[in-house]
Amino acid sequence: MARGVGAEPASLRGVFEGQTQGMRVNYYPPCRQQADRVLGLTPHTDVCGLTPLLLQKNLDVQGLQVKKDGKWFAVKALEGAFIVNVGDVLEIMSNGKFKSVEHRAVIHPTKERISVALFHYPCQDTVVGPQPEFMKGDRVRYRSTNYQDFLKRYLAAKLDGRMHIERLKLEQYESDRVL
Ligand SMILES: O=C(O)CCC(=O)C(=O)O
Ligand SMILES: [Fe+2]
Repeated sequence: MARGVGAEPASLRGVFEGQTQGMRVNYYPPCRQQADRVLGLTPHTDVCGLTPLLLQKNLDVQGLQVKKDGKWFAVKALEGAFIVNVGDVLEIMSNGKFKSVEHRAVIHPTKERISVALFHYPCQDTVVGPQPEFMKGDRVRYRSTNYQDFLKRYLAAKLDGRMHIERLKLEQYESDRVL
């Protein structure tokens, strides 16, 4: 991924190689009466670097949705394939070259669904901030925080779309985007 945007892969390897991985198994029971009025998982971004998502069984049950240009899109799970989400840490480290995707899960009226998410976390004492390798002439677009504080803040806030990462953007970036 680093190479794809003209950065040295070692810049990411140094932060993620051999580090903690977390696994979450999500079980979404069917909701027979009001499936279209409830969510399985509130809109959020993942705090980590990358999240491969493995949808174990019942591939036919659609659940994951991602937000793009203000609209929700269903993600079709393919047999034998992972869905890979970029998380907040990677968005910040890449100075916004990769985007942490806002996603949610919806519920099926008659079928259950199980998903398995594997989170790749950075080194515990890392400083979460734009890496020089990804900037090269670009301005700094995010504030830097130490990972422990970054994590504490994420866990203390309720899941709220891209709110966590938007708060770390520097004003300059906001005005750029308006222009
Ligand atoms: O069930 C899904 O497809 C999404 C799971 C997810 O976003 C998560 O566990 O963070
Ligand atoms: Fe997630």
